[in-house]
Amino acid sequence: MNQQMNDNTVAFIGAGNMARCVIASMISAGYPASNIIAANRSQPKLSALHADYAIETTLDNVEAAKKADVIVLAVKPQMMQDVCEALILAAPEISEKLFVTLAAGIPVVRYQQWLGKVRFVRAMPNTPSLVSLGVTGLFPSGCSNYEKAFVDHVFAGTGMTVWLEQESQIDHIIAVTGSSPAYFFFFMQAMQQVAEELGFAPEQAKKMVAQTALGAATMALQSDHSFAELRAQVTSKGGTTHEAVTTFAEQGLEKMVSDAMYAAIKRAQEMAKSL
Ligand SMILES: NC(=O)C1=CN([C@@H]2O[C@H](COP(=O)(O)OP(=O)(O)OC[C@H]3O[C@@H](n4cnc5c(N)ncnc54)[C@H](OP(=O)(O)O)[C@@H]3O)[C@@H](O)[C@H]2O)C=CC1
Ligand SMILES: O=C(O)[C@@H]1CCC=N1
Repeated sequence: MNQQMNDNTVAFIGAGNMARCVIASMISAGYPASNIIAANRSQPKLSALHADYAIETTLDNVEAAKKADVIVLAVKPQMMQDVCEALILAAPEISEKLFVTLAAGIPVVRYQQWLGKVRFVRAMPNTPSLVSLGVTGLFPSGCSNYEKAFVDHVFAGTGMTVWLEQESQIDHIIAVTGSSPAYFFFFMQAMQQVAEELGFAPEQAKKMVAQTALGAATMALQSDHSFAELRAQVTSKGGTTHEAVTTFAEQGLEKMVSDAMYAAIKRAQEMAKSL
């Protein structure tokens, strides 16, 4: 790898939602577009990425992998074995490069069966990386300190990086940050529905709910108070919030959240056994 970090070429194999989010975050953090390549099995997403970020694109995974210093595997878990085996068959020399995978539910040991004993980082970003407000969990396997620093540099633009000491923690961070944007979107969707029932126009309802979520998250990040204390600040004795929050508690919000997060972890563990 090049000693100037931004001189390294990063190739994304698979150019879907998550690849776009990470590419967007790299570009907005100043990574040169000329050193990013995206490969995809079909053209439309490549054309959109080229139009939006002026990166190089190709329909040929092998071409992208050969040009790269770092190969980011960004296909769905179910496609991963075929993609890895096809790459290494066509270009065995790429096993010397650093690999990063975004996939949930595939342990390092499985990649080693498909690719050989490559140097590896498992990354678990989330979609708010698109606006540089994401969180990325990172687990290294066999890479140098410089390679870890490089991967940190690449994912720093997603918002926040968290290095994990054990691979099992990747499944945990999936539940906490990888999948969780969807929990918040679900909650906001439910709130928007009620706002519309109450007569607010859909666009206005969406904006009001999202602005409130942004305000609450920003307050939490800027404050030393716990979530419980911030909640107490809204909750006047005998007032409206108390009624709403009591309804959530009586209907089992905390258990529901806990069950959902453990279900995500269980699914990641099942995938690890089946893929
Ligand atoms: N979405 C998320 O929030 C997160 C996803 N991840 C992980 O990221 C990975 C990608 O997920 P996501 O981006 O959501 O999925 P997408 O379906 O949006 O993207 C997958 C992309 O891979 C392409 N693809 C499929 N097969 C091949 C192939 N053989 N060669 C080249 N490209 C191929 C697809 O092409 P086509 O356009 O033709 O379908 C598609 O563009 C997954 O492994 C997932 O676990 C990790 C964290 C969060
Ligand atoms: O749903 C999934 O499996 C992927 C991993 C985390 C977010 N999306």
